[in-house]
Amino acid sequence: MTLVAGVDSSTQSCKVVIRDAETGALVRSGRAAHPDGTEVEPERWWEALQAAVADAGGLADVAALAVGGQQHGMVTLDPDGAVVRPALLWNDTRSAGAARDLVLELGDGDPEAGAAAWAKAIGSVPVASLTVTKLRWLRDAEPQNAARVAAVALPHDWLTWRLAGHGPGAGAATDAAADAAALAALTTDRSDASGTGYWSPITDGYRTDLLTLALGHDAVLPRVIGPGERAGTTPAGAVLGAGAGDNAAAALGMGMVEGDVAVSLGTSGVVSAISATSTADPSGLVTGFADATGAFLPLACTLNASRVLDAAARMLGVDHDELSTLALSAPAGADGLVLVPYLEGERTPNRPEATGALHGMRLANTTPAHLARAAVEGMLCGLADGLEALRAQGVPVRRVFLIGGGAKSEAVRQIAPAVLGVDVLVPPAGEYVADGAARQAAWALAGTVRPPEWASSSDVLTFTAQPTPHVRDQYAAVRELTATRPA
Ligand SMILES: Nc1ncnc2c1ncn2[C@@H]1O[C@H](COP(=O)(O)OP(=O)(O)O)[C@@H](O)[C@H]1O
Ligand SMILES: O=C(CO)[C@@H](O)[C@H](O)COP(=O)(O)O
Repeated sequence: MTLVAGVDSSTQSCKVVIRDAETGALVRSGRAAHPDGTEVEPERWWEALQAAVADAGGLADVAALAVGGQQHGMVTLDPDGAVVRPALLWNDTRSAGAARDLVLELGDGDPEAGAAAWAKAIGSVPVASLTVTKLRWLRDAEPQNAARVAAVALPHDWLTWRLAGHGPGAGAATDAAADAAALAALTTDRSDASGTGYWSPITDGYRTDLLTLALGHDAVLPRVIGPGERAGTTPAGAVLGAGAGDNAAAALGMGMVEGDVAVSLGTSGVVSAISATSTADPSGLVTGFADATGAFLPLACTLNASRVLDAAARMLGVDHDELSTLALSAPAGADGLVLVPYLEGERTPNRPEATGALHGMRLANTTPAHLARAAVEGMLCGLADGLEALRAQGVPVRRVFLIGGGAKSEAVRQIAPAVLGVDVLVPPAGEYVADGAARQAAWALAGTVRPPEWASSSDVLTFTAQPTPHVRDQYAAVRELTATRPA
């Protein structure tokens, strides 16, 4: 049996699956935690990857692997290939002002013209999550660090490069030419490149002018390779697949086709869909990313998903199962109690400086059950807005899948179809991002035009409910009413 491995280096943890290259059958798996925080030393990801691989029984018998990863994280490398400063993650909002500046600059001072120009240039309007804004923040806040930046990579690019034997401890780079060759070996793929803000899925090319606009100077960018191409090999000789952004990898792992929509409840809440055509939404609600097969992955992403449930459980002093039972014991709409879930600020809608809020409190609805219900509904309302924004871009919505850590909650499963207004399909709990990366590794190994066909589970549960538009209406009435984060 030929084995392949897939890695999901996500916000909260690193997960590894090892599968049969031919059938896709799961052979073994492992995981390790990432540190908390929105600024992380990339070396911690590398350590977690080693630990997760060890937990999965090692890679000695694995013929190929690929890495799926959290998108947008800014990994800056100096001319020697050393990390310049800790990476800023997708959910770090300190670059919100930089995002506003970049939009204004492309619009000659007019925010609407700027948003339209960015959407036309790269398919997305920059918000604090996109790498390009983090580079502008670096230029303004840490000019000495910005000046040292010789290359910019994303988490999955950097891990793939490390797996190929580059970076600290590689030992080979003894002169400037060798260092330059090492940086030139960086690779990425369309899906992750499309989240940088300086690569266009519409023209399939880098916009180095936008990189320079943000950072103040040019830098080496990872070579964008095709989804089934090889990025290289590990020192042990295993083939490295291109890797992908986590949402594109999940789509590949689930075998999504046009008309399929994934609602992912990880740290981020993501509504994403496979599309044959690129999108360019000047409102910024939908980012026009690429997928991991050569098509497109329009996506709406919130900063607040499963951790809203974590926070509600913590406030109530219960575990996730009890939170779910409580939520299901309260009526739809929680008798008017509305939780606006902007605990980390928000990205969609673009409210980086907002905080969360509880509205409509009355004696009758201030019970643990009502609070639990309001938390689940508030989180889902943000995603329902995302689904609507996707539809407004002409993206077909035929089947909606619910995945990610938060999808394990029975309350979420039952309430999602009511709030989203569509039936929701829940595939078996699994690591779909890592699965997609594993399928990509098998693809690179096979060298075929299309990825290998792996059987998908028939064990998919369907959740149906009467739509509850009043829940979204009461949410829409108050979602702007939030306090600003303390500076
Ligand atoms: N039964 C459950 N109900 C609700 N949330 C859960 C449950 N199990 C795990 N989670 C949450 O899922 C999240 C992790 O999901 P995951 O998709 O791995 O996130 P990420 O990809 O962002 O690291 C955590 O916040 C965790 O608390
Ligand atoms: O920023 C995005 C998508 O644009 C996020 O989806 C990140 O890619 C992080 O994913 P999780 O760790 O929450 O799964």
